[in-house]
Amino acid sequence: MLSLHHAGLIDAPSLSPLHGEVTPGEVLAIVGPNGAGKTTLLTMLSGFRHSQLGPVTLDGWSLDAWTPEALAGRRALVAQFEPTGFDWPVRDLVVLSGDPGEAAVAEIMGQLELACLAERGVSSLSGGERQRVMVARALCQLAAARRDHDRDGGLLLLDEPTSALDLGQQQRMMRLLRRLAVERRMAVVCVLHDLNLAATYADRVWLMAAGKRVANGTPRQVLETDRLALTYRADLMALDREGESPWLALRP
Ligand SMILES: Nc1ncnc2c1ncn2[C@@H]1O[C@H](COP(=O)(O)OP(=O)(O)OP(=O)(O)O)[C@@H](O)[C@H]1O
Repeated sequence: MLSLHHAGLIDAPSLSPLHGEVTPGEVLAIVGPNGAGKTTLLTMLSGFRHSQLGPVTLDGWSLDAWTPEALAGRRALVAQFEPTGFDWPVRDLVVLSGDPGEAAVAEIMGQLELACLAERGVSSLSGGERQRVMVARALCQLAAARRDHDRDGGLLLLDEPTSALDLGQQQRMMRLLRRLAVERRMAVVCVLHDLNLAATYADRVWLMAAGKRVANGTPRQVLETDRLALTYRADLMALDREGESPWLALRP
């Protein structure tokens, strides 16, 4: 379990204190306008940036108390822009942060439809293919630790993992993340710009604006059309769905 105890940042970029939890088995979507602080928050949740206010704890321990090796076995981050540094073959890059063994690597590459790209240099890939490689790498990192310690769970943090994906790939990616949350008891935290994806696949949503969390709840509670129109300064049309948050579209 990931817990925030009035965690936040006072330096630029600042983040107002946040309190809350992300539990194993759930998908949390972080949404909000450009510059709202979503990436900054995700970086703090990953431990790459230290909270300057209260602690962020993972499995009861402050992130600052984890060794880098232990933390790498328990949480993985897929950043928005991941420089690869070198033109790695896809198969080599996905096991760079942890190798869970041939069968598990094949399963993960299959889930992300990368098997036929295994020998290709990563610089030759399309944007969407590269994005799937980076998710595969994070999954291999967690799967390697799972194999070594024989336990499920873990924290998977993803910054806009569908931004370069076509419609079908977006659906398969979000379904995979949901399945990992439920079947592997992972806590999945996902920054998303597509509010309809958040409405469809997230259990809970945090809406960020100007470094503050301005709403926290189920998609239906948070993704209210008027609130979103105001927060995003967007002219929105909503298609109501019984018992669900509405589908959103931009007015021409
Ligand atoms: N090192 C820094 N120094 C000062 N300001 C920063 C720094 N890094 C980020 N910021 C600012 O902090 C704010 C939050 O940035 P962040 O990347 O978290 O936003 P975001 O919600 O992820 O935005 P986007 O949707 O555009 O990716 C932005 O206004 C950004 O310009």
